[in-house]
Amino acid sequence: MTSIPALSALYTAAQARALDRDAARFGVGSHDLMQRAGWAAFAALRRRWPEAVRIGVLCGPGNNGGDGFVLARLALEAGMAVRVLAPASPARGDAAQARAALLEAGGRIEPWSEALPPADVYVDALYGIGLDRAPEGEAAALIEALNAGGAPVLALDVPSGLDADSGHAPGAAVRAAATVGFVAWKRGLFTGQAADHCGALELATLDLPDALYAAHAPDARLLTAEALPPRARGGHKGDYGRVLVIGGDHGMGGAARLAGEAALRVGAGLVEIATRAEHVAPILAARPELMPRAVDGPQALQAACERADVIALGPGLGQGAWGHALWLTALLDAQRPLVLDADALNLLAREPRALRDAAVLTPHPGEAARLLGCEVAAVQRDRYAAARTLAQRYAAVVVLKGAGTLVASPSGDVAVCRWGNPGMASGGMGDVLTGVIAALMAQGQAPWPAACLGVGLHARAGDLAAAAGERGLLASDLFAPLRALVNGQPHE
Ligand SMILES: NC(=O)C1=CN([C@@H]2O[C@H](COP(=O)(O)OP(=O)(O)OC[C@H]3O[C@@H](n4cnc5c(N)ncnc54)[C@H](O)[C@@H]3O)[C@@H](O)[C@H]2O)[C@H](O)CC1
Ligand SMILES: [K+]
Repeated sequence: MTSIPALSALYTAAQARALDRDAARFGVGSHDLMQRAGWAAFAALRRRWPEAVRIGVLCGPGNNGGDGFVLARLALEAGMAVRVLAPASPARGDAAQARAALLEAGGRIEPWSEALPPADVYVDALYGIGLDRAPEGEAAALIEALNAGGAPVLALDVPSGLDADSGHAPGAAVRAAATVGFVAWKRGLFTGQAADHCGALELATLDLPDALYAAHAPDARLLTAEALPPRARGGHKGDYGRVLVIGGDHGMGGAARLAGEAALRVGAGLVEIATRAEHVAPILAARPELMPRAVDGPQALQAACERADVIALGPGLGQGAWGHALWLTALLDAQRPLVLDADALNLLAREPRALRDAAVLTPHPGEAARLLGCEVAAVQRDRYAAARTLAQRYAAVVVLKGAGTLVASPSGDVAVCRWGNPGMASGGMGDVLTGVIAALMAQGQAPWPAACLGVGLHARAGDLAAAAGERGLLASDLFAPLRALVNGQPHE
């Protein structure tokens, strides 16, 4: 049984190839790997669709196709009705051997040009980590037919058409019911468009030893579900830090309040909100445990900054004169650890400044694009690169939000969040995350662990809250599950 480290390690396609090659050092050559991959995929098919009798296997020109040939032969030998479509060009090496073995076992291979055969389950063995451009021609047509076909698709290693490194789909891409990864997780399976294409993910480590994984540092790691340790009995609110939220320009007091309440729900000792005078009464009425302060400019803000352990800068801040003045004060004079979100990031994009203090930036793809001076599409084409570039440029921890949120450190570490759902793409969710991360920093966590734990808590809370349906999920629905999760409690 492979240990947890291998199951949470994420590799690039190039690193996966190196793992593949290095398996030979442990007596497992590429031919064996392909046989084991085919076996594992066939076992997954039988487990997921025990009633299936007819399968349609779509093989590509490379080793992904080779895995498909092995699966097809095993299905044939198990008495299933098997149709195989493969390109006319003869496969090479291990895939050629797998193709020959299928034919020797009585299998038939039909050209891609054939219409999709009727099947209970399809197997996508067109492209894996070797995809280097958008599928075209007959391959693209087969992918579209699979997606329109109605029957479930089991994708081998990577849904064909999805880039294994970025999770971007440059063109047509299979929407699989399930994906069986081989040897190690490819990092593109957990971010970007991957969630629309992978279906249920499972990893087949092909009985490779931990020593092989230990010899290959991964590019990134999946976040694991964590909580804060129980509190010391003698603790008091001074031990749990003071968060100052700066934001809530005219009409945007709700954003500041959401960040503030999230900070309380995750355990900050005290939460002040520096905001416009008009928001003080409504915030107190809604959540009397918060301490809203009317702040009209830098002087009034100074005292609040000095009382704070951590500053959450940006929820509803706006980019007008008021917001800009407070933003400058927090950046230049406060000398406090910072969480920058929303308009604090937009102001930074407009007026780039070095961040002197420990900081966490929490951009969504649009804010990241403004900070990088590129198009949003460029950010989404390579989210790992975008997050790493921003973290290095600002010497800060960066949380690049969106499907498969990434946390990047200035030293290049990346943690990937596999929780969360489309219901969280609603107003205020980002404000809540800002408050969560600030509260964890106020309780003594450095930016990197605070951002990793905060992103995981926030996304898991979003999944628990979405149990009643993703539509209509409100940011404030996360407060109760957040409180349960940060304490390590189950949330019914
Ligand atoms: N350690 C592992 O991950 C294992 C990998 N195996 C399987 O091998 C594939 C990777 O095989 P490879 O031959 O390198 O590439 P693909 O089969 O993914 O692609 C084939 C070939 O297709 C060409 N190509 C790429 N994109 C396009 C395109 N859009 N249109 C046309 N042609 C394209 C390109 O030349 C590729 O080389 C891996 O995913 C696993 O399934 C082992 O069998 C098990 C261990
Ligand atoms: K595939």
